[in-house]
Amino acid sequence: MKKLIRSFGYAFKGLAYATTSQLNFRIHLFATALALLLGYLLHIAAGEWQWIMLCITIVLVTEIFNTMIETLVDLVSPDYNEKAGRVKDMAAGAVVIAAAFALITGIIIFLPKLLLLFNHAA
Ligand SMILES: Nc1ncnc2c1ncn2[C@@H]1O[C@H](COP(=O)(O)OP(=O)(O)OP(=O)(O)O)[C@@H](O)[C@H]1O
Repeated sequence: MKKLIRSFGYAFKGLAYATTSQLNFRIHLFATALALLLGYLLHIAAGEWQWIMLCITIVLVTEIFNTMIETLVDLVSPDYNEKAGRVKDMAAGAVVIAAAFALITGIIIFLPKLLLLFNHAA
């Protein structure tokens, strides 16, 4: 049991490092809070919550993998190396794909509800 608690401690230490060291991770956390707030205020359906939770998970996990890869590349290749640069570029590309998926999903779910709300208010 003690070992399990210690493992969670290390995991939270990793998450805290990602949050404090990476501006992009903090931006994704802000987007997460915004999506959760919008979902709550617009009363989205259970199926829509599942898509939002999937987007949040994919984006945050991809960003953490990107940070991991950057850290590892800096460790094994502190000097300029074309392959090291390519690895970092691909890791960043993965984040862009995840973020685009999340943005499109957010537009599909939230935009019609927001338009309806504004039309009613007008
Ligand atoms: N060792 C290296 N060799 C060659 N190119 C590199 C190397 N390190 C970084 N680069 C290039 O510079 C880009 C930015 O690298 P960097 O490590 O600064 O990433 P970053 O996304 O700016 O990181 P951070 O989020 O920590 O600011 C990489 O995507 C890569 O193209």
